[in-house]
Amino acid sequence: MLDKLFQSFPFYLLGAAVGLLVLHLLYYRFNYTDRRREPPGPRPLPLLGNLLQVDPMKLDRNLFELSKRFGPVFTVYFGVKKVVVLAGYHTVKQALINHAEEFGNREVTPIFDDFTKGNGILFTNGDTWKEMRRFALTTLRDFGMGRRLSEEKITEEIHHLIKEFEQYDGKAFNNSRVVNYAFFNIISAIMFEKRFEYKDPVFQAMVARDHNTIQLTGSASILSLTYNLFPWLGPFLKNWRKLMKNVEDNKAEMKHIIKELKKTWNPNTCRCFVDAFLTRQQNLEVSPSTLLWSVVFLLILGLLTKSITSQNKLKEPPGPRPLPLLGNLLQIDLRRPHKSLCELSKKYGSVFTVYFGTRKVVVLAGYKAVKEALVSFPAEFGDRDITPICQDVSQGHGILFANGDSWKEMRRFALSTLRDFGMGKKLSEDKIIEECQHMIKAIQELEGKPFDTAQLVNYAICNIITAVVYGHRFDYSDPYLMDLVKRSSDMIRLSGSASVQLYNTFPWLGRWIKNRELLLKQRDRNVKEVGDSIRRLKESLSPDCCRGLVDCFLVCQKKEEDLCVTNTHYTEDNLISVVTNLFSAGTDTTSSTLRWGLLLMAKYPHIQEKVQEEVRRLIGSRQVVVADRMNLPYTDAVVHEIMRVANVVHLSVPRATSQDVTFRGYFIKKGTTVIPLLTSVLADETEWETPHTFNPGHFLNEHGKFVSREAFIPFAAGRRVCLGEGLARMDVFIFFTSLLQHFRFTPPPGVTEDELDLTPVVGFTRSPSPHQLCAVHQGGF
Ligand code: HEM
Repeated sequence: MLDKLFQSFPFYLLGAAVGLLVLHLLYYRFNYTDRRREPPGPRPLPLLGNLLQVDPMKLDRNLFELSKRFGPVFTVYFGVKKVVVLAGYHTVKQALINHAEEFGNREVTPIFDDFTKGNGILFTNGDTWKEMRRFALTTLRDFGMGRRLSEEKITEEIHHLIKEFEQYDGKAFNNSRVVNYAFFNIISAIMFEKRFEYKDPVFQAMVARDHNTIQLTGSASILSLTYNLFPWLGPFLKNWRKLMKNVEDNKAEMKHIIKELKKTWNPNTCRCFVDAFLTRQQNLEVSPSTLLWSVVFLLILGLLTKSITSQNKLKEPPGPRPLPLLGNLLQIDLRRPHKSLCELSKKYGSVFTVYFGTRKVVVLAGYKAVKEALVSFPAEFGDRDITPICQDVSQGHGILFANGDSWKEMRRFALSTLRDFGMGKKLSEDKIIEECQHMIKAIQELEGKPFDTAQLVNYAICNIITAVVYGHRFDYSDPYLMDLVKRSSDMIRLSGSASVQLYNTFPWLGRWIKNRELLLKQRDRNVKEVGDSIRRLKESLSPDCCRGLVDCFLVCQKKEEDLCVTNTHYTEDNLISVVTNLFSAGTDTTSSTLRWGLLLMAKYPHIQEKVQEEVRRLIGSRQVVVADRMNLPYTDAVVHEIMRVANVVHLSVPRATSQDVTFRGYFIKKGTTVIPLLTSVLADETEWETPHTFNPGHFLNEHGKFVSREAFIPFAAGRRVCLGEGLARMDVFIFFTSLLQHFRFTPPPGVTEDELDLTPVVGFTRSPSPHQLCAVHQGGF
């Protein structure tokens, strides 16, 4: 009975296992005593080695931790396999460079030996490796790396990739598959002079197999543990079987491609890597399997590089190559930046990067990209970019150049107060009408003589804001108004000047930039003047009867004081900044738009006549009101077209990303300056029939009815959209229509319509060049 037991198979197996274990422990005992002369390391367990301390799935992190304990050269055991780890720059460099020969061989684990069978470059040693590496290097230099040829191939592939991305129309998608295709294609172009269509099922299967091979090779069961430690287990491991099948299937596909290339191969004209190899083979008789393995591994390497680089460095928007320090300043005309940026967008697409000196700026161009960013990513693109000059002037207070909670509170306050005192209310309509009448009277007094439109229009528009903010208007001859208008337009002009842009790029130039000094002087004057006005209003404040925005602010301030609110945003600094913001953001923009309107009417008298005919027919001589807009389709279309062509805030007011964001496949880091290029939207060739012509037809249908257009966004969009949009639209409509009801605008004597110059003065805003017009009285119809 016992004999039988002893002779049975399980008994032998048990005996063999015990024997192996004893041998193993003995091995470790000897080995461990030996280890004193070897690099230190954690104590290994029998059979398992240090696998309990080193998780194969977190290898790099665990080894890094161990290096802190055992120093830059240490030993670990992956099961029974002893591995020496080199850590830190100096040690790695010393080993790889000073001992290049000693550390120069590749470790060929069983799994990689299965793949390559001693062929190729990546997992070979000795003469084969040396020869193949030399060959691949020289051939890649000819067909690939560092040459224009490869740059062209990469650029071509990028175009295909962009097209693929565009199909998703901004919707979320997993980009890994198509990005894999692109990388595979770039290597394929170098290897076979062939790119595959992304939809080709054979290609898709090949890339999927390669990708899967990389994943399986890294899987714990294959790479670190079972198979590499106990290779005889291979056929029993599912991952190993799958891996071998992947490799064999892809090998078959490559063989097929190489066979096809061979048919048209001509040793005198090398088209690609494979051709070069075949030529070399003819001369030297290199084995075909070496070729196959070189190709297979270069393709795998391509994908591997992609997966590493895409993890660490997401793709940023393309753009012209920047120069050190200067960035792309040589490609951007600082006096016409919107034009240069539009030109660049033709080459680099709808999302691109430019460097203003060392300052990186992402530009969004075209209606679709701008709208998508501002509306679909409101939070991500919702911060204001605070340039050095804006910081100098606003110091984070107010609305225009502020962010965070203070901005939120001030914007909310201003919006609700403007609603009460300004936009869309009868109250503001009455104020605009009253101001319009003052202006008409002032123009009448000129008796048709030429005059510069700037001054009068500025005074009238500024008075609308003083009425909203302070609760009263000023006479056009009042020095307070004159000074206020001058300061506001000076500040806009100076902040958009080329030298201040230069200061924004190189803030250390500060003291030497004269325009910056002038701007800061104006800021100080503003703080004093606005501060004095606020004090005067405070003295006569009656909380039950607010005269304007300042009164409302003072009431809120008092309420917060009474409630002992700490960290209140209702501070004097914020009040002064809000008031200054409304003057500077509201005066120059609206009056430039109106001045463009009058200039365009003088230049295109047939359009002016059509407006006047419509007003005469439908309104007669009574006062125009906002509600008339619905009944004056042609006039409304002309007003919209004026705003489109005027394009007064041509670069919008630059934004900044509030967090890291991936937009249209590009990674944009938190805090990056973003320019939503409004010029490119208002003249988007894919949106407007005649983008560069003054054509009211853009806003009319075939029946002459007004149609709104989606790409009409002169006030931008999203959560920072112009706060005064409603007020500005009312201003422009009532002033424009009322002025045309009373006057015909013509060029001054001696100047023809053709000679009227439409070249803009470009700063922060885009206004007409100084000019004169005559206003010939029509008698109010
Ligand atoms: C035709 C006239 C106007 C045009 C074309 C215009 C255009 C713009 C644009 C493009 C922006 C940037 C929006 C963004 O970042 O998305 C802006 C912001 C602003 N606008 Fe206007 N604007 C005009 C009139 C006004 C008026 C009349 C006021 C005030 C009464 C005003 C007050 C502001 C303010 C306070 C901001 C900053 C909003 C913020 O940062 O939250 N604007 N404007």
